[in-house]
Amino acid sequence: MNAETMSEAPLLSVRGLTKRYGGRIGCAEVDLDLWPGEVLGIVGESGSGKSTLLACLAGHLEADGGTARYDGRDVLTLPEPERRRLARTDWAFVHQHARDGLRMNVSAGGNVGERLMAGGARHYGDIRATAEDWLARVEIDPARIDDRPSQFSGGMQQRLQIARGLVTGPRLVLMDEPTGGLDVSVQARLLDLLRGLVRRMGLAAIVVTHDIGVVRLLADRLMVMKDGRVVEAGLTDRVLDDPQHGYTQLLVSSVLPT
Ligand SMILES: Nc1ncnc2c1ncn2[C@@H]1O[C@H](COP(=O)(O)OP(=O)(O)OP(=O)(O)O)[C@@H](O)[C@H]1O
Repeated sequence: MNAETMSEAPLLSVRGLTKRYGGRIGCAEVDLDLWPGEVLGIVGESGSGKSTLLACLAGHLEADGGTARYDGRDVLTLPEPERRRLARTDWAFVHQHARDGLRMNVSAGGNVGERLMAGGARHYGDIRATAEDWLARVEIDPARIDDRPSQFSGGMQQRLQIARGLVTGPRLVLMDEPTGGLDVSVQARLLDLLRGLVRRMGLAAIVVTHDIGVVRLLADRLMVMKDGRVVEAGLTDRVLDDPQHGYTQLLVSSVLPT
């Protein structure tokens, strides 16, 4: 990120975000700022509150308190139609399990094309051409445009989910364990692809993961969570190479269960 980018206002500004499950804390008093074109990694062991935080931002869960300002509006209190419009146009969500982000009984081309149609595209030829282009961009043979995701491998399904999310040119992508559950070699390829797309498209992204390797490759900045709270934050290299908090030190040395 250069000095010019830093001087812009944050794209997303979160203050005091809190979510409880009955008496249990999901996440508490989380503050974060995300600048345009920046990738923020959120790491922590299982149960640290990463997914809860992301789900509140995405509107999948209702937060109990706090604000999340995007384009001058608090997305935590957006009326449902506006929230849906945002999710269709400006934001994308990449689920850990591709089947949660895809329509499994619709063709690959349909999965990508229906996002375009939801954004107002109407011309069949253009939609199909764009879908083919996006399949190629995520390294799926465009000849498979009429196949269903259920005929794809796990890695291909995840790449299709990414194409579906990015085809509308969002400004912000929320990713929950995007490489989770995939073989190591498949993960590496997916990470390379994601890194290339994020950089080329200048996307801002929040990546939740328990995998330090993922954030080392993708994230400009890191936030470390424990028991629902942020315990350390900073530039990725600084946090990983010179962790200040004892918990981060354990996490980086992979002593903690993930
Ligand atoms: N639906 C739920 N009902 C009750 N408690 C929940 C629920 N979902 C999460 N929690 C609790 O909230 C806390 C944070 O969980 P969360 O899933 O956000 O953590 P996480 O870091 O994303 O972990 P994981 O990587 O395992 O998903 C944990 O104590 C968890 O037990």
